[in-house]
Amino acid sequence: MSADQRQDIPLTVAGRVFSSRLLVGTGKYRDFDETAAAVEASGTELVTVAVRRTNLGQNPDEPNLLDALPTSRYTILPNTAGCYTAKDAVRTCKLARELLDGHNLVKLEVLGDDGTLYPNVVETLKAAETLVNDGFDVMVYTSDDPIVAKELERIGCCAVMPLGSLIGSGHGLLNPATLEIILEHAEVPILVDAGIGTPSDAALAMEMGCAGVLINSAIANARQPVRMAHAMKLAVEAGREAYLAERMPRRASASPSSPFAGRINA
Ligand SMILES: CC(=O)[C@@H](O)[C@H](O)COP(=O)(O)O
Repeated sequence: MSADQRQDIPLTVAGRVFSSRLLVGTGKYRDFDETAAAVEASGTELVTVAVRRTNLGQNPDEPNLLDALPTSRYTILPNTAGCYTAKDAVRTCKLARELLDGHNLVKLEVLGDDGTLYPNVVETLKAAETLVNDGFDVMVYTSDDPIVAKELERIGCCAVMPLGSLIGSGHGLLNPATLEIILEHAEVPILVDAGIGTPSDAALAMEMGCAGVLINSAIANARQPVRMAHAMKLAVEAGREAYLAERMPRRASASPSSPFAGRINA
C-alpha cells in the first residue's frame, strides 16, 4: 500500500472503537421484537434511543427496550429527541446518565420546531458547551452549515452529525456541496444523521468520506424493515470500500475501454 492511499481505520468516537459504521435509531417500529430483529440485521453496534419517548427503566411496569437490546451487546446512544431548548436537552442527558449507570456518550439534538424538526443551532451550541463541560461525550445533530459544524468541534463535541435532509423525509443528501466542505475541514468524525431514504443515499455519504451514517425512518418505515436494515449494512460497507478505493476521475470527454493502438485491421 502506498503512503498516500486511504487507510481503513475503524470508526472511533471518544475513544470507543466500532467495527460497524452504521448507527440505527429505535423509533417507529411495530414493537421491540421488530426493533431487535432490524438492529441485528443492520450489524450496528451503536443504537440511539430517544430518552423522552422510550422506556429505559423509567417506568418499571412497562417493557424496557434494554431487554430487547442488551447493553452487553450494543452501545446505547441516548438522544434528546423532543427537546426544544438547551435546558431541556441538558436535563435529558443527565437523566440518561443516571438511568444508564454513568454512561456519558449522548446524541444531542435540540429542535427548532415541530413542523421541520430542523435543529435550533443557537440552543444546540449552548447545550453542547454545557454538556462537554459536564463531562459528556457529545455527538451532535446539526444543520449542514460548515461554520456551525466547526464551532461544535471547537466546543469539544466528539462527533458532528449534519442532516442529509429533514428527519423522516427520506430525501437523501440534499446538499452534498456543503457536506463536502464540512468533511474537508473536520478533525472529528462526521456522520450523516437524518433524511437517508434508501441504501444509495447511505452509500453516497460513505463514498464522500463520512465516518458513518445514522438511519431510523428508512429502515423502520420500509415494508420489510429487517431486509432494509441488511441492505443499509451492505450499502454502508460498499460506500466505505469505494471511499478507500478512491473513485475514477470524472472526465468531460469519452475514453474508450480498449485502446485504439494495435487494433486489428487498424
Ligand atoms: C433517530 C434519531 O436519532 C434521529 O436523528 C432521526 O430520527 C434520524 O433520522 P431519520 O429518521 O430520517 O433516519
